[in-house]
Amino acid sequence: MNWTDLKTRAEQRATLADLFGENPSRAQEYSVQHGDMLFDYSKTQIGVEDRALLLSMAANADVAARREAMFSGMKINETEGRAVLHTALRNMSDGAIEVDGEDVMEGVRETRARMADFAEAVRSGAVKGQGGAITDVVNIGIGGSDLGPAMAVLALAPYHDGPRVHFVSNVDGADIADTLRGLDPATTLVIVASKTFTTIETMTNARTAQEWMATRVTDTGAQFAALSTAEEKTTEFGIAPERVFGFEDWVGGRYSLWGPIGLSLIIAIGADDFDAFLRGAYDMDCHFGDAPLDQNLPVMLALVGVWNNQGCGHATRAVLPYDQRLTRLPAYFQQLEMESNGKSVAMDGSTLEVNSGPVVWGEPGTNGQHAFYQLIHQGTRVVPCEFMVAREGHEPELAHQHELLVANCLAQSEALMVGRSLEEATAIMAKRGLSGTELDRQARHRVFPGNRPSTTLVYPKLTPFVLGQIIALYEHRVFVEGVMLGINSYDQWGVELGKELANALTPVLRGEASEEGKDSSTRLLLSYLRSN
Ligand SMILES: O=P(O)(O)OC[C@H]1O[C@](O)(CO)[C@@H](O)[C@@H]1O
Repeated sequence: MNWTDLKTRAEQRATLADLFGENPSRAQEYSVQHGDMLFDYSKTQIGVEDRALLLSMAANADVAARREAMFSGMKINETEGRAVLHTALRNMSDGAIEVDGEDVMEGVRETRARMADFAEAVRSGAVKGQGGAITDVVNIGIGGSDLGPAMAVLALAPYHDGPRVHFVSNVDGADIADTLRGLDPATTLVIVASKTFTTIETMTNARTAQEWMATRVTDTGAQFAALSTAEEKTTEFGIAPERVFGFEDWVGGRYSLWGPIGLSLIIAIGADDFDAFLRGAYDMDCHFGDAPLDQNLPVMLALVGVWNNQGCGHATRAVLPYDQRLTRLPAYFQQLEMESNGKSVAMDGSTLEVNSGPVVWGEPGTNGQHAFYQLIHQGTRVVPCEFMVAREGHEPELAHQHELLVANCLAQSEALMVGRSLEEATAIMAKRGLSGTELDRQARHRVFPGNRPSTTLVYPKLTPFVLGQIIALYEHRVFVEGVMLGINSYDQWGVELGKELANALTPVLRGEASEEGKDSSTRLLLSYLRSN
């Protein structure tokens, strides 16, 4: 991979002002449209030759062949010996997808239908709790078994016409205590969502929920459902097989929202809207599979990421949806991107030559503007920003607020690019009557360096279909970046050591094991935490 050339080009990158000055059609030439979605990356410092280099790097990394390998069920997750087939969960074609010579689509369609039937039965009141129709659903899960449905239920609030849906993830008892307080065990359905059905946080919370329910419900198993690949463990837990929705190991946790892990979402919005959500993702899959690389939204989003991170050396990127209902999207993308591409070792075991994926963070606009945008505009570090905004909101009576929202979004990317020079700042302060050294001092504080990169994704409206497109767009972006880095985006060994150490520390905290062998800092912290 031509990382040296990329870095050299990035070091010599032109300013945004020059790039726009040289090319009056830059905005058109550096944006990609797919359906009603527009991705504008013209406000990045990518020039003609930079883009050509990035595209050739993607071609040399065999993105097209790897993409085909993923879609067709080859075991591209080599460190775990698994296929990567979250795309099968939303595949709407009639074709077969084979893993180990067997078509997986039959099982996918069957589970999809069972989920829809169960969700509709809960929504209609046909599936009841001991106290009558289900009023509340509590999804207990963590990481990929929580972030996806939690993000999507919030994002699709205007489509929510089922029972209330709550999410418990943290092993901190505060989470489940605050969630269950005020709920009626006799009309609550608890969904235990865990791919492995061993995750300590989820299993601990599930047992707490079981005890809570047993205070009022005789047959607690009838008000529990499970989403897992480990169906035998769900039986041990006491959940009836008809309430267990299984999936296969070729669905990674952070890619699992499209199947059983989406049960709370389908209960919230109904089978038809969930279907539209899957169709949106499928639409993006088809675009990703078919469009030429330079017109391919996920590919170009990935190339912008590679340019900013591995090329220019910007260590973070901010995801800034101007859409309040996407409040949980940055957290969802944190897992998607950082758990997938936060690796130091390539697929073949060699050490990466370049930085792996960036630190991803963010918050919806305009809230972020009144919090951390100061650093984005005037800090010493450059933070590439990924803005997102809908052309239309769901509240026609509040269209004037949507206009304000859009104006703010566009203003931020404009300000980041254009900035404000010392001359301009000086003129502004002089008009306010300042002069001499005080004028100079005050003007300097009001300078905006500008030339800071951002992209903007414009979508028509946050419908289930569009949300599906957006999530799939980012999933494929992660895939392309991972392929270019030569890493396995589908394992997550980096989470294991902490889990092992926590398991060993729990008995120490309970006084059942010795702290011998622990470092002195951990021992000091243990002694403080144990003293009352
Ligand atoms: O669904 P499970 O098996 O409970 O795992 C939850 C999460 O834990 C992780 O394995 C990380 O610890 C994630 O990859 C996963 O989404």
